[in-house]
This record gives sequence, C-alpha cells and structure tokens, in this order.
Amino acid sequence: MAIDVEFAKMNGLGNAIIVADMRGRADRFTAEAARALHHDPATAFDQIMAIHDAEADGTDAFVRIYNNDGSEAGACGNGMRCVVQALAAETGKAVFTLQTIAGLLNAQEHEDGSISVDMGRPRLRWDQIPLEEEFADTTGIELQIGPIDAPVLHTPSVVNMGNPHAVFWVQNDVWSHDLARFGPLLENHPIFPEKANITVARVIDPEHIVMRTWERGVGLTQACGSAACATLVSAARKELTGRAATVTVPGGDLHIEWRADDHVIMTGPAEWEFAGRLDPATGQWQRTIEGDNDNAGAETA
Ligand SMILES: N[C@@H](CCC[C@H](N)C(=O)O)C(=O)O
Repeated sequence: MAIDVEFAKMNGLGNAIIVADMRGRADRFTAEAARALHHDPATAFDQIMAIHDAEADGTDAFVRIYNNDGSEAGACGNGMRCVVQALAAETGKAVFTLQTIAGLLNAQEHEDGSISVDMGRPRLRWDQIPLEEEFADTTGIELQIGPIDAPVLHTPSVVNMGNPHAVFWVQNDVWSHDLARFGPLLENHPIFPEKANITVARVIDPEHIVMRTWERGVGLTQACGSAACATLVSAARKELTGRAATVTVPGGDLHIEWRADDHVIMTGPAEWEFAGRLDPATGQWQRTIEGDNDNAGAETA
C-alpha cells in the first residue's frame, strides 16, 4: 500500500481542511479516495486542498480543491488560508501567488498570523454564475422556496467568486431557517447548471453581516470563505453595506473588503490540527504528528 503523500489536517474558522502535498507527482486525488478519507471520522473534512507543482511562471503552486463528495471546486477561501499557512511555515515566505482551475490568487500571511487572500474579481453576469436562463439583474433573481404567496426564502443575489453562490437575504435570525432542508433543494435547483453554494444572510448594520452556508458538494459548514466574499459583494451592490465589513459565520469572523480595483480581499485565521501521510488513490492514511485529536488513523499494510 503506497502511503506516500504528506498531509496536514487544518481548519479555517472550523471549515475542515486537508492540505495535501502532491508536489513532484503526476497523479491526482481520486474522487473515491476523497470520499474514503471523509468517511473516516478522524479525517472527516469539508475540502482537500491538494498542492501540486506550479504550472505558470511566477506562481508558487497549483492548488486543486476537492469537496468531500469528491467533486472539484474552483475556489475555497478558508482552504486557501490553510495552504498559505502551511507554505509559509515550510518556506519562511509571507507572500504567495497560487493558481487554481479558476485562475491566479495572491495571498499573504501577516505578522499577527492572520492571512489575507485576494479572491479576485467577482463575476456578476448571469452566464458567468452560471444560470440556466438570462437575468439582467443578478442582485436579486426570481427564485423562491416555500409557498408561492409566502415564500420562506426568495430573490437571492447571485455571484461567482471562482465558484457559484446564491445569497438569500433574511431579516431575522439566520439560525431560524432550516438550511439543512432547503440547502440541498436550492443547491440542485435547475436554474444552477453547475449547482450552487447556498447562503442565508442577515445585514446587522452597514459594517456587519451574519450568515450561514450550505456548501455545494459538502453540506452545512462552519465557514465558507468564498460565500462570505459573495455575500459582502452582494450586500454592497444592494447598498445594504459599504464595500468592507465583518462577516460572521458559525465558526467566527472574517474581514471582507471589495476594493476599488474590483478585487475581493478576505482576511482571517487558519489553524493546524495534526499531520500524517496518505494514499491519494485510496484515502488510507497514517498519523505522523500528534495533534489534539486522538482518534487513530486507518490501519495500513
Ligand atoms: N469552503 C469553501 C468553498 C469550497 C467550495 C464549494 N463547496 C464549491 O463547490 O464551490 C470556502 O471557504 O470558500
């Protein structure tokens, strides 16, 4: 059994992340291996961030992102902060340029340990989200869940931050909405040909938003960085907030700024839990460095 890839179990505000070192190899994670790793309670994760060799000049690495159902994603804000913390610890550098299937990202670890990721420009046209049919105004599209005359959730803002997002605005407690029930229906709604990450958000004041997300390919999570960016952009477009705000997710706070140059900057923490080695073909793994979590790894031959 080839257990030969180093990984670190990390989290970004509780968004469970596995950072795997695939540099120097030609293979990739299989969807089956990702699912197997997720089904082990000790390594259950929201995303795998697989660090591959750089493919473009001036970049530090190519990062492939896998959801825990084995699907591949174009963006993961919390996971990217974990990647930056891991690369900064390895290299002593603070500034990185990383490539994903959605494009290039610049990122920086600050002296206080927080990490900023330039999540790029939001894409706002209906066919960039993408949506199945044309909508001129993506700050609120005609989509609702619940009775026609009294919808529970309706008229979401839609944004692509490297991945598709729909943000439903509510006036009351975001926890009073049954996202576990509505999330999967909305994620798979035919209006979203590539599915979507589904957020319920409440604007507390022009500098503070509270939100929860049902993630595409994952389910309910403690944090979704790209959704926090999509939510701030949508709130600013609707003039509910300014272009910078604290965004509170179940796992804690992110600072999001939509700069005048159209780039969205996400700042927040990343946390290391434990390390091990794994097989990207099967998802079998061994712990090599203890963390706080004392579950044993899978038996290996
Ligand atoms: N946890 C993420 C988002 C991960 C990808 C998402 N589930 C998708 O499929 O688009 C984040 O922090 O941004």
